Amino acid sequence: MGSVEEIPTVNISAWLNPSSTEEDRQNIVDAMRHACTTYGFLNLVGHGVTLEEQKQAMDCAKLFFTLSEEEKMDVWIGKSKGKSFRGYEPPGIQVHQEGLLPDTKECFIIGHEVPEDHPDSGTFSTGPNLWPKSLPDDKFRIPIMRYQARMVELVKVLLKILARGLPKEWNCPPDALDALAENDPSIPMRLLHYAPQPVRDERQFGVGDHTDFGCITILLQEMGTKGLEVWYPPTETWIPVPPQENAYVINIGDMVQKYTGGYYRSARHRVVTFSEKHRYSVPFFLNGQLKLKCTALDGSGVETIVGEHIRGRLIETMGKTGEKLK
Ligand SMILES: O=C(O)CCC(=O)C(=O)O
Ligand SMILES: [Fe+2]
Repeated sequence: MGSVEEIPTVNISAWLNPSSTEEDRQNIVDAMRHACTTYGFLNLVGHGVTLEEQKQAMDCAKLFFTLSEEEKMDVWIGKSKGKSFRGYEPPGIQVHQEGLLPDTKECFIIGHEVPEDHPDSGTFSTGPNLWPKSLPDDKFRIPIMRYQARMVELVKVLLKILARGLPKEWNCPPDALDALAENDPSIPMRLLHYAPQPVRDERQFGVGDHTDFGCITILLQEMGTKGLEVWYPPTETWIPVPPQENAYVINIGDMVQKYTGGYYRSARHRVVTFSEKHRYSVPFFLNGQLKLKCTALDGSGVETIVGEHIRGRLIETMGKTGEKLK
């Protein structure tokens, strides 16, 4: 097999158009199935999210990282309630593989807004968000929450398309994957900043080689940057995934891989830090409904509780910061 230069692009505009034919819809299902079984990665176009909405999210990321060290530490993840796991994660915390240095990335995590007095508040990935005092609501909190809601809508569409792409012999109904996004699922969104890394060290990455822990990731990358790469086993090469105008990178996470008995691939990927330039990105993660027990749809009987898998992976990779999750 020759080397692969890029991941596939899937256009879902016909899926979102009520007057499309069945054939148009089936073509989208087939394209998505091919991308997710072969690569676990794709560029998504025709998704309906406007450039203005994308820009607002990226602007929020850039705005957050104009804050001083003190302002960022005021919303430090260690201050979030119990195991709710949100707020600011400084650079140099997460380690994905033995032998790698901690990621250079710094990030701000925004989850589903759960009130302080909710009975589940403080359980894993559940609780109130931390909001920086110096950022006005209309410039930060409101647009970010609006964008997150938009991502929830989009991810529900992707679950429908993926469900229809499952093997016929499994006899799955069209709503087979819907439960992952029901009952206030865990939906952390990360505003990410990668500082320049002028000196190359082969153990150092923006984000080291990893798979995403949840169900589906919808990633917005800043145009004009580079660094994201996905591992492609057939050729044993890293395929660059550069940002494309008006396209999202979609990738399958561990939970969908587990739920589908490995049919859809949770692909390894990493961010090679750009040497001179800052890089911003905004991934939205559908972690899933935390209490849901997923029995693999391939009939193998393997069971995974969504929240337990994700919490475990964070404890393994987050060092001291992850201890609060135990
Ligand atoms: O910033 C990126 O482009 C990807 C980040 C990533 O892979 C992650 O946060 O899981
Ligand atoms: Fe990732």
